[in-house]
Amino acid sequence: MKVAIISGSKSDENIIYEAKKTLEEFDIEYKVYIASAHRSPEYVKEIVQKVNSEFDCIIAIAGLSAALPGFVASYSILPVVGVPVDSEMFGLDALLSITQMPKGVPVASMGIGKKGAHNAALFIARMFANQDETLKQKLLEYIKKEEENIRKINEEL
Ligand SMILES: Nc1c(C(=O)O)ncn1[C@@H]1O[C@H](COP(=O)(O)O)[C@@H](O)[C@H]1O
Repeated sequence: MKVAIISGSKSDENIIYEAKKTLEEFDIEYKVYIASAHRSPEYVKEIVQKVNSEFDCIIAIAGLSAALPGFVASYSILPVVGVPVDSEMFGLDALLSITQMPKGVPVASMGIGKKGAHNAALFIARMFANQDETLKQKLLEYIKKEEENIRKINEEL
């Protein structure tokens, strides 16, 4: 299973890093592309057309007026998971741009920033876990560890 990460700018790099790091934790293959629906629409189209035949899903990261995830979804039938980048508007601008897609062009919208990027990778792991036993075991292990951490906190109180 392969994930394409497409981000609106190199300045989103700390959010891109979080998605990459989590995908790596789950041994999920990925490739990163930087391209903007606003600034380089033709280039985004070229990238998505290539991605469509080589990847299984897309993480689209964008801040401000985040057209990119929706624009990517309009050229693809792969599942697109959008991650809003935080801004002077706390990322609400991007969150609403990504969430409020018109009917017929779905984009799964995660929360804002690094946590959203982490969850985007986890969401993809969940989507494909039933088709990949190794991935499924890693996911179950991750969930078990989360619970163990919470129990440990209480034991130490
Ligand atoms: N939202 C978009 C799009 C797009 O949607 O096409 N292109 C760039 N951006 C976002 O603009 C912010 C500032 O970008 P710059 O730092 O390059 O000015 C970034 O968060 C990027 O994702």
